[in-house]
Amino acid sequence: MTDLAAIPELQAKIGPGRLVLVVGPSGAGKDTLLGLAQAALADDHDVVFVRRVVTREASAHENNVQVTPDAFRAAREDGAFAIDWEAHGLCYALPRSIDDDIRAGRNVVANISRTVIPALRTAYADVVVVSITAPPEVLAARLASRARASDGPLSDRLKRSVETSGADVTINNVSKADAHAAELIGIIKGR
Ligand SMILES: Nc1ncnc2c1ncn2[C@@H]1O[C@H](COP(=O)(O)OP(=O)(O)OP(=O)(O)O)[C@@H](O)[C@H]1O
Ligand SMILES: O=P(O)(O)OC[C@H]1O[C@H](OP(=O)(O)O)[C@H](O)[C@@H]1O
Repeated sequence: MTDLAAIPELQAKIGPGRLVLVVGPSGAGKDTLLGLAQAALADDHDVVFVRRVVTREASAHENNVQVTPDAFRAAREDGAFAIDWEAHGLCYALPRSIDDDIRAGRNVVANISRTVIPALRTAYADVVVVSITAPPEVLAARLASRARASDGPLSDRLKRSVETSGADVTINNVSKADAHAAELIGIIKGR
């Protein structure tokens, strides 16, 4: 007999906290707006900015949990991740602990791959997808000036194209970053 409880669509979705997913092409400004929002909301204990697990060295650009590919694989097998994905030759994950925050009613904010939006919408009760965008020539200029050593060939990053299925809000990040971060804060706080 089919075990209905094992079918994801029939399992209770994780809530009641909101999961805010920040997505968009490389160079659009996801980390920049997230960093500004996190600083502005540092004293707000109802909002959690996720520290991602990534097989990339930690740097001034990113406060990730740095792991080796072997450690990533082992953690994945142990069920330590809420979701994981691969991109740019790297492995990324959100830790399982986000589920506790969401069950406690906190708003959880994470920078994710556009490829895992459908899976997260299936698993969580209140998902808001925020697409950060900028024109291609702006992306190219920003990636060149960011000059992150681990980025690899910028042409590969610029060529990567993923359908952003059903973003709830779009931020066209072409003006001052502070103003766009304020937009993001409003979305996170549900204003
Ligand atoms: N509104 C803005 N105005 C000018 N420069 C910006 C703005 N937003 C971001 N930048 C700059 O663009 C570059 C890319 O930004 P950021 O690293 O935040 O992008 P990202 O979307 O997180 O990219 P990736 O997916 O590759 O990590 C950075 O050097 C950042 O300082
Ligand atoms: O193109 P898609 O699949 O949406 O995103 C792929 C990955 O690229 C970015 O990572 P990075 O921090 O620039 O390495 C995103 O954060 C995501 O992890």
